Amino acid sequence: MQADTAIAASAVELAAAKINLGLAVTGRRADGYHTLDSIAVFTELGDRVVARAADRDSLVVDGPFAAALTGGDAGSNLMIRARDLLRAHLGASKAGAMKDAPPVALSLTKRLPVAAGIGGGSADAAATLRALCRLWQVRPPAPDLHKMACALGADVSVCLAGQPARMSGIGTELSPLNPWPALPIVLVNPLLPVSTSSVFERLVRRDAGPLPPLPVQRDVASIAAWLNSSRNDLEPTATQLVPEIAAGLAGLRRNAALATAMSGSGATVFGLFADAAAARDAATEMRRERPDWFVAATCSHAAMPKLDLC
Ligand SMILES: C[C@@](CO)(OP(=O)(O)O)[C@H](O)COP(=O)(O)OP(=O)(O)OC[C@H]1O[C@@H](n2ccc(N)nc2=O)[C@H](O)[C@@H]1O
Ligand SMILES: Nc1ncnc2c1ncn2[C@@H]1O[C@H](COP(=O)(O)OP(=O)(O)O)[C@@H](O)[C@H]1O
Repeated sequence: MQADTAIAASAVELAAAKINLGLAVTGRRADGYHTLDSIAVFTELGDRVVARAADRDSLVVDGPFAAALTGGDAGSNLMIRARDLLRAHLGASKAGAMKDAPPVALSLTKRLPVAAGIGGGSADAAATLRALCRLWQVRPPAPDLHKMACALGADVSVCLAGQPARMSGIGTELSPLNPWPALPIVLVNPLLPVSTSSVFERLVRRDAGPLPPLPVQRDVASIAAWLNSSRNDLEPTATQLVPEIAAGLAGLRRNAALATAMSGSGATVFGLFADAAAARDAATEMRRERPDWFVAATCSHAAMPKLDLC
């Protein structure tokens, strides 16, 4: 680990929404966690996390979905757990330790619906780790960061990487997908929260095969064709809990999506579109059809030329 003496004044990070393009549940471990085969990408849309040097620790939450986080109460926020874990790690580490990581004012602009299958809390925790490493000017070794991410949740390590990746194990083993194109996407959520654990608990089949092989050629059309042959093994169970998931998928297909699927444990569904204009048009129409839903046209990130997943 390296720690500089200078402390930055603030650090801003995007906590990008995660989309599971496909998700296979391949088994269940003795501890109850499920093994997965999943393809994850990240969008330009996300929560905003800011870390500022301050006299005392704090967390302020604002934005359209702030109230969904236990009425805006910051106490149980995953960002606090991420801050405390990093601070404890810095205090305990031998080389170049930062014994007392300084107080920090964290702020979260919650733009993503909560308990929505797009990794909002995991993305916020990962963004907090990234922001605090910049604010405190420390660079924990990648394996240590990976361990901290895994301790925060199964999805936090892929959110920390923030790159198109294949997830295996319980979702914490990552292989970069490179090359991978940017994808025009519309996200739709009926604003009904879904608890991840309740979907996993209710699964009937826990030993499905892996996802179909990815196309060799990676463009929007071939990924759409792959999506149409792929699946999310959590979808049938999530749809029993929230039948609106089926209506969201049908609405996207009616509005010219090349392919549709549910992300994570739901209830967010997404459509893949031929281009950004088609995605914007579909979002406009779906907002008109369902003004009470969350509907967002966005784009997923292409793979970076040189990937560094921890
Ligand atoms: C389903 C996925 C797919 O990416 O996404 P979301 O729907 O949460 O976005 C993730 O595996 C969610 O990861 P995350 O939300 O971090 O899960 P955790 O907090 O670690 O676990 C929540 C609960 O989900 C169940 N769980 C989670 C991951 C996994 N591989 N197997 C499981 O059985 C466990 O019951 C656990 O108690
Ligand atoms: N910063 C956060 N954003 C969202 N949810 C959070 C956060 N911190 C803690 N949580 C808790 O995590 C749970 C899962 O939320 P979220 O991560 O948005 O959903 P999902 O796991 O389906 O992607 C919520 O019920 C919420 O109470």
